[in-house]
Amino acid sequence: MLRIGMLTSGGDCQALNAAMRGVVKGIYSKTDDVEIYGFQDGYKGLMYSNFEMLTSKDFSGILTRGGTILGTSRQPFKLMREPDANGLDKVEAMKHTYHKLNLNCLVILGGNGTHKTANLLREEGLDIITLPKTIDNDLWGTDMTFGFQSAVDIATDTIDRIHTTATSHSRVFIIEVMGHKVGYVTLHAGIAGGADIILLPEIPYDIDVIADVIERRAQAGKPFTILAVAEGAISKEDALLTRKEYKKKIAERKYPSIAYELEQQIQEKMDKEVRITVPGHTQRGGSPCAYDRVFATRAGAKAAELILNGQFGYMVAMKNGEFTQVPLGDVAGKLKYVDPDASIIKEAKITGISFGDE
Ligand SMILES: Nc1ncnc2c1ncn2[C@@H]1O[C@H](COP(=O)(O)OP(=O)(O)OP(=O)(O)O)[C@@H](O)[C@H]1O
Ligand SMILES: O=P(O)(O)OC[C@H]1O[C@](O)(CO)[C@@H](O)[C@@H]1O
Ligand SMILES: [Mg+2]
Repeated sequence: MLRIGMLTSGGDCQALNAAMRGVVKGIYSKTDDVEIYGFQDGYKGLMYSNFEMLTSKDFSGILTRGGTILGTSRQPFKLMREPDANGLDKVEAMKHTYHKLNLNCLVILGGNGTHKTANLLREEGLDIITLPKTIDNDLWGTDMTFGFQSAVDIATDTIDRIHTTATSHSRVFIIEVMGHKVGYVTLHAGIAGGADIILLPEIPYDIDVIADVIERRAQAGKPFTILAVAEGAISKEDALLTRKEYKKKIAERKYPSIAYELEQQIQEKMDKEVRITVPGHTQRGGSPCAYDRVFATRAGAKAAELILNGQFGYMVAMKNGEFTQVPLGDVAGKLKYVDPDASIIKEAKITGISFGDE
C-alpha cells in the first residue's frame, strides 16, 4: 500500500489541478494499491489534520480547471517556527499528522516560499517530492514553472487591449504586472504585447529616461506610450536604499502601488494624460494555457516516477526542455531572477524597448 499526502501552498495559479492529476494518473498507471490524502489549504491542512481521502476519480476532469481543488494558504516562513495562537508547535504538528497517517511521502506543489518549508520538513525526516508552481517563474533550479505561461498570456492580452484605447486617446498607459521581486511575467508580456517601456525589479529605472522616451515617441508621431511595469519596479534612487530603508519607504508610500507613484512622477515631468491598468489576480485565474497543461502533466508524471522509485527529497524541474530532479536543499531559500545581462534584454533593447535605465 502506497500512502501519499498532497498539498498546494502559496498563491494559486493555473495548472495546479493539471499537475496533481498528472501525479495521480502516473501512480495509478502502475498500481491501484494507493491511498491519497489531500490536505486542505496548504500546510494548514497538515498542521491541523484537515484532509480528505481522494481517489483517482477525484482527479479526473480537472486538467483544464483553474485554482486548486485542495485550496491553499500562505504565511511568512519565519512564522513556521512560532507556535500558533493555541501554542501548537506547527512543525511538530505537521510531522505528527504525517506519521499518524503512516504516509510514504508528501507531494507539495508550491513556489519559493513553499520550498523553504518543504525543505524544513525534509530535514525533519519526512519524504518529500515537490512540483514547481508559480506564475512568477522565480524558482531556482528549474528553467520554467507552471502558471507562468498562462499568466504571461493574460497580461499580454491586457496590454493588447490597452494598446487600442491608448492609441485612440494618445495616452500614456501604465500596466502593472504581478511580480514583487522578479520580473519574468512583465518582461515576457511586455515583449509579447509590444510595450514601449518595461520596468523590472532587476533593472532600476530613471524617471528622466522614461520621460525622454515618451517625449521622443511623441516627436516621432507616436503620441501614446505603453509601460509594462512589474509590481516591484524600483527607481535608481530607491535601489540605493538599504532593504530596511526601502521597506519603510514602501510602508509609508501614499500611493497604492508603484504604478500610481510612476503616474505622479510622469505627470510632474510632462503634460500628458496617464492612465493605469492593474490586471491583478486575473493573471492567476482561469484555465491553464496549453503550454502549462503539457508542462504540468509532464511534471506530474515525473513526480510519479520518483515516488514509485522511492526517490525523495527532490523538486521536479525542467532543464533544457527535459524533466529532471533537483535536491530540495539546493532549491530552498534561493530565487531565480531575470539576469539584466541576458540576451533577451539585449534583444528587447535592439528592437527599441526601453528598460528605463539608459
Ligand atoms: N498555515 C500556515 N502557517 C504558517 N505558514 C504557512 C501556512 N500555510 C502556508 N504557510 C507558508 O506560506 C508560505 C507560502 O509561500 P509564499 O507565500 O512565499 O508563496 P510561494 O510558495 O512562493 O508561491 P507563489 O510565489 O507562487 O505565491 C510558505 O513559507 C509556507 O510554509
Ligand atoms: O495573492 P496575494 O497574496 O495577493 O499575492 C500576490 C502575489 O502573489 C503572486 O501572484 C505569486 O507569488 C505575485 O506575483 C503577487 O505579487
Ligand atoms: Mg513565491
